[in-house]
Amino acid sequence: MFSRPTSNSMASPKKKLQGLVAATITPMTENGEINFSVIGQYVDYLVKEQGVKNIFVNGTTGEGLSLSVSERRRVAEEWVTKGKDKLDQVVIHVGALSLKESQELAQHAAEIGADGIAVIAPFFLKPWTKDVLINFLKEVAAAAPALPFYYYHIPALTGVKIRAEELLDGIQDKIPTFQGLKFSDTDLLDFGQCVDQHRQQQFAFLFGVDEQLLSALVMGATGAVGSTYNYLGKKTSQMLEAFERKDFSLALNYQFCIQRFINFVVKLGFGVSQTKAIMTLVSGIPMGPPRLPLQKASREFTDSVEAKLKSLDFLSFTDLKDGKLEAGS
Ligand SMILES: CC(=O)N[C@@H]([C@@H](O)[C@H](O)[C@H](O)CO)[C@@H](O)CC(=O)C(=O)O
Repeated sequence: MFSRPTSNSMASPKKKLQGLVAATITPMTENGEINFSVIGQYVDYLVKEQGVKNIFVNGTTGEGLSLSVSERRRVAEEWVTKGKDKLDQVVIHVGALSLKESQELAQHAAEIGADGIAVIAPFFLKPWTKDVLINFLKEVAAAAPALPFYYYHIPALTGVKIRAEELLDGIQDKIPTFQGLKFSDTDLLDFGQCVDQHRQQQFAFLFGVDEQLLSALVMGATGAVGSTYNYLGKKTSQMLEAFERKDFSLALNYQFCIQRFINFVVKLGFGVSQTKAIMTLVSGIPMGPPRLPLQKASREFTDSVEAKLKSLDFLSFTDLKDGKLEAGS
């Protein structure tokens, strides 16, 4: 079952997590059970069709907090097993309301040979100060002392508004395995200051608002974790490449094209359920419905997106001519 050897050594920075990281969907059957049978095919799709070799499992997109602990363990195992020799890094989100559950999942991630763990702030009984949040994160990180640890900042969903900049101040003294930040928020002042104040430390700064990634690259993002990289991975990579080449005008054109699609779905009502529907349409792999309390994407949504995808020749950027942005597509 477990595919990679475990290690008892302290976390070593090894390969830095960078570039695109797909926040994986948890495929489900029509009756709400996890559909493990398509995960192997999903890995191949990400690698071959989207060029994405890093994944973030059991996060928001993966409905991690809607799964039981035993399901989360099995999902993590399946991704690690199926990703062996194909994926570069598999990071498991192990955040939970219960510290014990989070520690169990962290330890399990280490046992199965995952490449890192990430944790959100607990969001029912909440930590109200930086020190309390750090103490919680530290206890989880200590359960997997050989794994790189990432803090997953998503204040709009957790309701924990402690600024990331504040949290990062002195974090490695408390959490020696701290390796980076997954920043799913639009506050670029906070994000920029995280980068600015930790330039020497080689942290990974992973941005999580896909439609604004270019702005975060300017601010110093070293990578990105997001739902759209499941089906827009290749296109977003083109934006990253243009940015690397300092062709900012082309990079902006790519970002605008990506925004047009995201804006289209946002106007229809966009979230995890709709991500499942889009991914099913684009990849042909059945992602199934979400689990309650989420509702399946409507037929109207799926039909509109299908028509849009056809008109775009699925985001082939045919509307991007000679590096110029054409309006209205
Ligand atoms: C709130 C939310 O789901 N944000 C997404 C984005 O990728 C988002 O879907 C995208 O920017 C479109 O708005 C990611 O940050 C979530 C994520 O990385 C995860 O699933 O853990």
